[in-house]
Amino acid sequence: MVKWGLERLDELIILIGSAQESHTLSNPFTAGERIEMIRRAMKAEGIPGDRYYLIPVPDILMNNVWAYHVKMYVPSFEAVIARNPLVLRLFKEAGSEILIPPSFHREKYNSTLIRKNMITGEKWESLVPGEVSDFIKSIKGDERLREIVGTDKR
Ligand SMILES: Nc1ncnc2c1ncn2[C@@H]1O[C@H](COP(=O)(O)OP(=O)(O)OP(=O)(O)O)[C@@H](O)[C@H]1O
Ligand SMILES: NC(=O)c1ccc[n+]([C@@H]2O[C@H](COP(=O)(O)O)[C@@H](O)[C@H]2O)c1
Repeated sequence: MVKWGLERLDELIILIGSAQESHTLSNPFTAGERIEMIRRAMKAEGIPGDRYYLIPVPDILMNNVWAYHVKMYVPSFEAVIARNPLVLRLFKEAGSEILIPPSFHREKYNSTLIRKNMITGEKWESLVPGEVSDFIKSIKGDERLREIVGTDKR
C-alpha cells in the first residue's frame, strides 16, 4: 500500500489508529511498538524516511467528527488513502479527496488472521516482513498475545 501511495503522492502521512490501545486482542501492540515495526519494514524496503510521517491518533467516541479529529493531528494533506469503508465514508463526508488502493492478497495479509495464527501456534512469520517478525519475537509479542487470550500454558 505504501509503494502504491508513493507512486501517486510525494509524501505519505501514515496514521497509527487506535493509538491509545495496547495489550488487547485486536490491538496487542503499543503505538510506539507499531511505529518501530513500520520503520523497520520501510527501511528494509528502501523507503526513505523523508517520504513518510508516522502519526499516532487515538480513537474518539464520536464517528461524526473523527475526520476533523484526525486533521488536528496531521499536516495538511491532498488525499486520503484507505480501504476501510467507515474511514472512507467519514473522510468523504468531511470533504476530503479519496484514493482507494487495490487489495494486495488481503486473504493472507490480514491482521486478524496473523493474530489468530499467533494465538493458535500456526505459522505467522511469513505473513509479515522479516524485520517485523524479528522485532515481534524480540519483544515476545506473540507470547503477549497468547497471554491476553489466556492460552499460554505457563
Ligand atoms: N493486503 C492489503 N491490501 C490492501 N490493503 C490492505 C492490505 N492489508 C491491509 N490493508 C489496509 O491497511 C489497513 C490496515 O490493515 P490491517 O489488516 O493491518 O489491520 P485492520 O484493518 O485494523 O484489521 P484487523 O481488524 O484485522 O486488525 C486497512 O485499512 C486495510 O484496508
Ligand atoms: N471514532 C473513531 O475513533 C474512529 C472512526 C473511524 C476509524 N477509526 C480508527 O481508524 C482505524 C482504521 O483502521 P484500518 O484502516 O486499519 O481499518 C482504526 O484504528 C479505527 O479505530 C476511529
